[in-house]
Amino acid sequence: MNVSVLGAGAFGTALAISLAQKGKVTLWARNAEHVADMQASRANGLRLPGVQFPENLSLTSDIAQALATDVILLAVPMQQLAGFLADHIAPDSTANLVACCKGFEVATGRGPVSVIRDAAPQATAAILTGPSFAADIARGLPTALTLACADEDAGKRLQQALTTPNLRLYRTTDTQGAELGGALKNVIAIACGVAIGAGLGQSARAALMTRGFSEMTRLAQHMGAETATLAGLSGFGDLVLTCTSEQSRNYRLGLSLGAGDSFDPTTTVEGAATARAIVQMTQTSGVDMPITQTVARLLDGAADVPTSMAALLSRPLKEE
Ligand SMILES: NC(=O)C1=CN([C@@H]2O[C@H](COP(=O)(O)OP(=O)(O)OC[C@H]3O[C@@H](n4cnc5c(N)ncnc54)[C@H](OP(=O)(O)O)[C@@H]3O)[C@@H](O)[C@H]2O)C=CC1
Ligand SMILES: O=C(CO)COP(=O)(O)O
Repeated sequence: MNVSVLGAGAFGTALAISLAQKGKVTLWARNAEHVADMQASRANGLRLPGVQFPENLSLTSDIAQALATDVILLAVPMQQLAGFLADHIAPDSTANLVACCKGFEVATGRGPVSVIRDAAPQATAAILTGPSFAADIARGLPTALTLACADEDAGKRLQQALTTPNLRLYRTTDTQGAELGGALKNVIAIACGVAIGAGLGQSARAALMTRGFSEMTRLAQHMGAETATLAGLSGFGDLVLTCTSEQSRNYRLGLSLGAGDSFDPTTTVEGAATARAIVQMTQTSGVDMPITQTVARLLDGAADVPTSMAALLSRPLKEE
């Protein structure tokens, strides 16, 4: 199967580099000048500096060319996905569309697979998610990911097509669980960054990770996802990575919030919008999401760090 990657950000570029170990890959970017620069330098100096492109990787800003492949990876940020699909994917498309973004839409509360299904109901919709820093993948370092696709046979084909020498893919049909894990772990990572940035220590971070995982699982259960998916690479695996590494932009945003430092607002930080989306989604459901709510309030400037942490610690005592 030949593959294209739409979106030449850090992650799309890293995936294209990894996939090019197996065959020809097309990386599409919207900006023709960016494409020309990447063609000339054989690198993505803007989004993923320091990694040279392999021969099998070709670049284009021609969307028709990029869409003429067996598998299409969608590597644009979550809040841009619906607009991107409306602009470029025909509503009657039967393509294999694999979301590579993590989050929930603020406007609608939909995850990436739901957004794809709504935009192209006859397409095969899947999501690729799990612990994977773009810089690691691009350097050929190994990791394992979850490929979720409701159609089991299509999922098997995609698993084969997207497994590479450094990306080991596991498969599930639980797309909702995979969407939730990848989205929610970013919110918990912001909270963990806040704790470390504010000097609350590593014990506090471990407590937030654990109670955050409990929160993630609770929402997944409520929404009908499989809790086993949350315990896998797309949930627990990515939670561990993102909450413990300064490579994570979500964690770094939290560090800045906790320390009272500024943060570059142009950075892609999916957990910020997702925290707001989840707060809206759970407003009427009664699902208890105290860490997510705290993060949303902090981001909106509705509470400061000491008050937020004190509020979390003084909640009514309960069974674990
Ligand atoms: N970076 C990482 O380590 C990982 C990222 N992800 C996920 O991948 C997704 C993308 O993140 P990442 O690649 O890091 O983000 P970046 O900030 O590196 O890049 C975002 C890219 O999306 C492009 N883009 C934005 N809107 C549009 C649009 N409407 N049409 C076309 N292209 C668009 C931007 O294009 P332009 O350059 O022209 O602005 C840019 O190239 C996120 O959901 C993230 O959670 C998942 C795992 C790891
Ligand atoms: O999702 C990621 C790692 O799996 C990347 O995390 P950040 O978006 O926080 O950098």
